[in-house]
Amino acid sequence: MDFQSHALKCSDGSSTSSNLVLYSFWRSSCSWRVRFALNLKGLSYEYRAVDLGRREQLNPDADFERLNPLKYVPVLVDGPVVVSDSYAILLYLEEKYPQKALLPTDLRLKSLHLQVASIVSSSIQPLIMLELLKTIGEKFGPEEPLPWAQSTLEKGFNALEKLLKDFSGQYALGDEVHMADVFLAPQISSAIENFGIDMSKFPTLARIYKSYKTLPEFQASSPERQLDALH
Ligand SMILES: N[C@@H](CCC(=O)N[C@@H](CS)C(=O)NCC(=O)O)C(=O)O
Repeated sequence: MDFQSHALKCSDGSSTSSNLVLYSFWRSSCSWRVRFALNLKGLSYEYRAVDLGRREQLNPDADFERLNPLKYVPVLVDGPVVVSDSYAILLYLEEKYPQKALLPTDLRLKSLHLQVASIVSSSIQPLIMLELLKTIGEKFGPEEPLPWAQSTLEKGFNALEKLLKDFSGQYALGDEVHMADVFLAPQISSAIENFGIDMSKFPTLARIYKSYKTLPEFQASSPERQLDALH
C-alpha cells in the first residue's frame, strides 16, 4: 500500500523536480511547521498524505514504521536521508539548504529561537495531541480534555509572551520570519481554531499572528490548502 501522492509543488503552486518528499497530514500542526519552512526556503517537494483520521500511520500494510518507528508525521525524505520529527527536520533543512536562513547568527537571538521552538514542540504540542486528549476523555470524562488543553496552551503562551515581549517586531524575534515563527504560527492557529483560545490575552502573539496570515508562504502551507484536506 502506498500513501496518496501529490505532484511536486512550490508555494506558488507551480511544479518542479526535487528530491524532497514530505509525509504529512493536512491538519497536523507538526507537518505544517515543515510545510511553512519548505515554502520559506523556496524548496519544492512531493507531498505524500498520511491519513491520520484513518490511522494510516498504524496500518501494517502501509509500513509507515519503516520511515518513522514512532509512527508520527511529519517525515522528510531527501534522497537517501530520512528525517522524522519537525524539529530535527528543520535543523536538517537549515544546514542542507542554507538559503533564507531560519536561524540568525547572533547567538543570543539564535538561542531564543531554539527556546521558542522547544517550548512549542516539547511543552505545548505533545501535551495536547489528539491521542492524549482522547485518553484524558476516556479516563476522566468527556468534559476534561478541553480545559486541560486550554490551560496547557495558556501556560505556554504566557511564557512565550514574556519571552518575546522585548524582542518582537513584525515577527516573533524581529522583522524577519525565522525558526520561532515556523513553530508559533501553526500552534497559534490551532489554539484559535481547535481550542477557542482568546488571543486578546496574548497581545504579542496576536499581533505577530496577524503578520503570518499575510505571508504567501504561510497561506500556502495552511491545512485547508493541502490536497488531502477535506473540503
Ligand atoms: N515531536 C514530533 C511530534 C509529531 C506528532 O506528534 N505528530 C502527530 C501529528 S501533529 C502525529 O503524527 N500523530 C499521530 C498519532 O498520534 O498516532 C514532531 O515535532 O514532529
